Parts: sequence; structure tokens; C-alpha cells
Amino acid sequence: MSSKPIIVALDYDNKTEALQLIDKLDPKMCRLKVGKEMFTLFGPDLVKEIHRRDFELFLDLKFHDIPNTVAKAVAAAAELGVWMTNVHASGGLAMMQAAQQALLPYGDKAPLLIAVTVLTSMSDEELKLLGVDVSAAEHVKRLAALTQQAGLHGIVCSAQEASMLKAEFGPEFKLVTPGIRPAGVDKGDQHRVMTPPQAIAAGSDYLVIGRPITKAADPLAALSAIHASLA
Ligand SMILES: O=C(O)c1cc(=O)[nH]c(=O)n1[C@@H]1O[C@H](COP(=O)(O)O)[C@@H](O)[C@H]1O
Repeated sequence: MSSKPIIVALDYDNKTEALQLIDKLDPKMCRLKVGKEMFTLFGPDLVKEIHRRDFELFLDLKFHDIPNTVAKAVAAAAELGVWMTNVHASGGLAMMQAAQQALLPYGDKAPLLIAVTVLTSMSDEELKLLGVDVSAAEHVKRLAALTQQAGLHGIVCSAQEASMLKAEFGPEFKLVTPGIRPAGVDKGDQHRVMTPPQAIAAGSDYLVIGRPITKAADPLAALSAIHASLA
């Protein structure tokens, strides 16, 4: 487990509301994640405002395109000084290698580069509709092997696969796990979920947690409770 494993997913269409939430959180307790909705609405200015508040940022844009385009996109993320960014592993080995090489000039200032395997909203049935005839866990393992071969730092996966993946790919290969739900909290659209302590026990390095914190009546209390449950 990282010494600061919680990443709060900010999925807002209103910048003022998002900044109000951020101002209630403590950068010593968590990092933040900005994804497609907020980056499309508010762009690099939002990233700068978050950095000004001393939070490290995971820029979750899940790039998936031809290698040249993804390499340039990942370098653009590095220019913004983000802590972590990601691509889809299903973009393939050449795409991931190009992305990884694009970060070499940034040395130890480069963001961690992570590949999304099978989204936590996907069930085995849904994978079948895409022509994937193995289980989600098997498909994750395949994509994780490609990701490691490409030299990336780790993957996004469900915590349900974490123990199998740690055993297979080793302790240095980072596991970033969304689909986290404290006991008794609504699953929403997530299918493959675990509680925060279960996810850490299974080998997750970072927990991506959105609505259980952002929609809580008291977000700092929700964050603090999760933080305390991991101590
Ligand atoms: O890459 C991600 O962060 C991600 C991958 C995945 O497989 N599943 C997944 O839910 N996510 C993100 O994790 C966050 C989960 O938010 P909550 O479901 O509200 O906790 C969202 O911002 C999703 O975009």
C-alpha cells in the first residue's frame, strides 16, 4: 500500500462546487482525480488551480488512439505536471510503448503511467457482447501482461483481481482500483466492488473513490473515516 492510497475522483460539472469540495479536503490524506467531464469543461486551468492547493493530481483521460497521438497526449499531460495519467491497455503494445517512451525526457518529473484493463463497470456478460470469451479476470491478466511488457508503472483494475495480479506481476507493479464502496454504501453503476480495507488487503496500491466521498453529507468526515479504516 502507498503511504497515501486514497484518490478522490472529482466528477463535477460545476467548477465552483468542485473547488468548494477540494477546499474541504486535506492534501495530506488524499490525492485527486480529474477525468473526462471536468477536463473537457475546465481544461488545464483546473489542473493549475488544484496544484495551487497542493494536491497531487491523477489526470484520468484514458487515452486510446494511434501510438503517435497517444504519445503526444501523454507528453502534454507531463507538461501539466500531473502525478499520474493513463491510457487504455486495449490500445495495444505499440501504443503503450510509444506513451512510455514519450515520458522519458521528463525523468523523475514524469507522471506515473497506468493502463486501464477492464473497466469496473463491465461484467463477464458485457465482455461477451464485445467478443471477449474469457472471464473479466482472465482478460485483465492478459492486458496486465502487455502493460508490464510495455514498461508502464501499473494498471487500473478491480480490487477483486488485485491479489491474483500482485502474485502474478510482483509488488512494484502498481494496482489502481476504482469500484470501492465502504460497507453499506450504494454500488451505483459499479459491478465489481470491494470495501477500502478489503481492497488494500487484496493488494491495491491506490483506491479511486468518488461518490462515497463527494456525495457524502460531510465529505471530510467520509474521507477521514475511510482513511482511519486503513490505518
Ligand atoms: O480509470 C478510472 O479511474 C476508472 C476505471 C474503472 O475501471 N472504473 C472506474 O470507475 N473508474 C473511475 O473511478 C471513479 C469511480 O467513481 P465512484 O464510482 O463515484 O467511486 C470514476 O471517476 C470512474 O471514471
